[in-house]
Amino acid sequence: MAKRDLRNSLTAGDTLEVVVDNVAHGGIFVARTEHGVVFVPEALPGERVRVEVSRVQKSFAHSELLEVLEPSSDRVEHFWPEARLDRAPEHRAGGAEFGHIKLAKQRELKTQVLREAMQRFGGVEADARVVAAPGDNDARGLGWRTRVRLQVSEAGRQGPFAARTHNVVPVSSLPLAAPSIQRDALLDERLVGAAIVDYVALADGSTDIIASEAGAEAGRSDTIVELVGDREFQLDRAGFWQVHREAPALLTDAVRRAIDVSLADPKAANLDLYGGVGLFAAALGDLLGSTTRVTSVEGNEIATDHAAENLAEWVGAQTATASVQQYLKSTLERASAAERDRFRAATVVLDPPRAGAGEPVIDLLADYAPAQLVYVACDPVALARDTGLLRARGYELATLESYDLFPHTHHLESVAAFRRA
Ligand SMILES: C[S@@+](CC[C@H](N)C(=O)[O-])C[C@H]1O[C@@H](n2cnc3c(N)ncnc32)[C@H](O)[C@@H]1O
Repeated sequence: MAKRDLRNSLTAGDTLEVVVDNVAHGGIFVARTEHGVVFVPEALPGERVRVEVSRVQKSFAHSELLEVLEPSSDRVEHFWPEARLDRAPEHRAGGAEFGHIKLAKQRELKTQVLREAMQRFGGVEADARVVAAPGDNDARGLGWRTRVRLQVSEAGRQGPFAARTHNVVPVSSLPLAAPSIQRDALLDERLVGAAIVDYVALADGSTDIIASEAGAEAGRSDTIVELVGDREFQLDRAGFWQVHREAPALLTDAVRRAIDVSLADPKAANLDLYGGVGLFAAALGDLLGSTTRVTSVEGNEIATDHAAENLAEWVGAQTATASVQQYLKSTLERASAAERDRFRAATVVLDPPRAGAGEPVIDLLADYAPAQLVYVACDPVALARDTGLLRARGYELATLESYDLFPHTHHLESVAAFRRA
């Protein structure tokens, strides 16, 4: 039977009463209606809600939530007053799209999204469960963000965008932010002329405040130091660092656990891809000893400069400023037979951005043919797609752990281990 075209029966601006069926990837929910699939934000499965259609395409429509008519027992009042439903959708603060859901239910929904993605795109039945980071349950999922980026309105007021808009919503509190940011943020000040302001919770308990104009290039700036256990990592104050206060230590442990030490060889051509300032190269080095050979590959030159310092204690550690794809391609092209043996014995950690590694990089990795890969992923669908590609190239998923490192949002972080089948 031909599928119905939603454009024949729905128009932007229509209001509908719908029953929400399920969660989808991206922090949105699905209602199957007489017209077809309607995506609904800020809802929960089982709820009857009133929505306004915002965009109609052939096979689905998007909507904004106006009113909850029959709430789920997992619904709570949003912890952030500026994100509550008593405001019009375009004036609700974005960035905490699961804040209306009990914390335990948020993790259940994330687990479901992860498992469904792994089954659909990765072809594997994963039994991983998204678990809380230490301290988050006691803190009700608040106070974890060590980095907060706010937009600045023309009038100089600060806040996040409302979801799906470029409308700045001024806020009077930042409940997800680390306590030092909550204490130091200049939310009452007018920052006229700035386009964004970044708040960074520093390890010494102070807050770095970086206001930038529109289109400003993030050049080299001051160096800051982060601590993971008693190890120091230096980085640029505006550079990438894992956002949840527990994430660097938790992911370091998870990466170490994911590595099968019986397959790891300190003398192999080990890699830390998308390496940032060398967090996971250090995890590998800690596990395999002071002579570990590992190359941290990162596209940002400022980060690789810091990585070189951070990895100085390992005589076999190197850094390369390059795109991962380019690095793998050129390394494979000029490899001798002996080097190819060191590739095959390697342990490769990769931590790509949200879009995942993607087919060209997975193909090159399969040619590199390391003994094992540890994939740190912030997007379950990208991980699942790359899982499918790796399985097609002879790797099997050995372990999968998943963490709720972004409470009150739909995001989650996973650490997957793949071994050559
Ligand atoms: C999710 S971060 C991980 C950084 C590091 N592993 C950590 O945990 O601190 C991804 C990193 O990949 C870098 N990156 C993004 N695309 C890249 C590419 N195509 N080639 C090399 N590096 C890339 C970014 O600059 C960023 O530092």
